[in-house]
Amino acid sequence: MLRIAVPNKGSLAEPASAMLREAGYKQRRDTRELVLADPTNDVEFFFLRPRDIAVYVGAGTVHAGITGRDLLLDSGSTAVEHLPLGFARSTFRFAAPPADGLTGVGDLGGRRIATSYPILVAQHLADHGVTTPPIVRLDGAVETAIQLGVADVIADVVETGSTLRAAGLEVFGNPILRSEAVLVRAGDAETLPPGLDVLTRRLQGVLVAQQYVLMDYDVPNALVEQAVAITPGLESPTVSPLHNSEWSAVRAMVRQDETNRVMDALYDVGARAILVTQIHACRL
Ligand SMILES: Nc1ncnc2c1ncn2[C@@H]1O[C@H](COP(=O)(O)OP(=O)(O)OP(=O)(O)O)[C@@H](O)[C@H]1O
Ligand SMILES: O=P(O)(O)OC[C@H]1O[C@H](OP(=O)(O)OP(=O)(O)O)[C@H](O)[C@@H]1O
Ligand SMILES: [Mg+2]
Repeated sequence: MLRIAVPNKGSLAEPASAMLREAGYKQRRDTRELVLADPTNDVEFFFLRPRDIAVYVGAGTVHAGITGRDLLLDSGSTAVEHLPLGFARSTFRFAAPPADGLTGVGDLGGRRIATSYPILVAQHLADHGVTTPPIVRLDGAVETAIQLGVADVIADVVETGSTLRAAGLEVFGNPILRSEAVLVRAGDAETLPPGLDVLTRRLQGVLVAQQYVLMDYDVPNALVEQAVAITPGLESPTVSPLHNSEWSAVRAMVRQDETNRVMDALYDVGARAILVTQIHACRL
């Protein structure tokens, strides 16, 4: 039975469970449930703190888990990223009061840095050959550390930037990391755990269903090649004859965020009756 770790709290918990539910797995109804068996799918879910998930997976206690790329890298675990999941996207960045005029990691020598991700930050500083006083490890609300005098600089998760703005801080330098939720698995396993391939395909199916739409259109036979070049699909688009033998019907998957650009391009080429449908589920 495949053992899967799922975040029990924080910003990863709800979208991770929603994605697993979408992939056809049973998910808990009561947030106090810590273990949930799904015998139909031959899996067992363990609801754990997001920060601990890579530790359990690295130790081999559970076969796979959902966590943040930033948390994985900060865990020091040997677990590895198996599949990016496209939610909880954020950047991990340095920030300081704008008046300090800091421009990049090279300016950080000798400065006190506060963060909830000390391993990630220490690795980044080492990669750039920068030496600082010991990193100040905080649990959260890191943005306040400068005002309260325990640090000169912070390194933290930034999504919209509104928390930083409210604290009067500004990011500087390049992002340390671009993070998102990821499925992790043990890095040192000789063979992949049985059942991980099914979980992976199901999650990929959810991602594709979220990211793609189905596009149908009619096009004169003479223009099929031009139209198909605009909608190459994942493998190859379906082209079927229409009752009017001078026209064909085409069906292809198109990236959701390109829907309108593609419809405009198809119309310009001469396609008509262009229809877009949501995909509910998919197995590539
Ligand atoms: N505002 C945000 N936008 C996107 N991702 C975020 C945001 N805040 C945290 N994350 C991501 O969530 C993961 C951290 O989850 P964790 O549960 O430890 O903290 P949290 O979501 O901030 O919850 P809490 O602070 O309530 O404990 C990381 O992968 C981080 O990148
Ligand atoms: O760029 P933003 O959109 O403002 O989001 C980033 C903030 O969100 C998270 O904080 P959270 O609310 O989880 O509080 P925490 O610092 O206590 O973890 C993160 O730690 C940042 O502080
Ligand atoms: Mg937080």
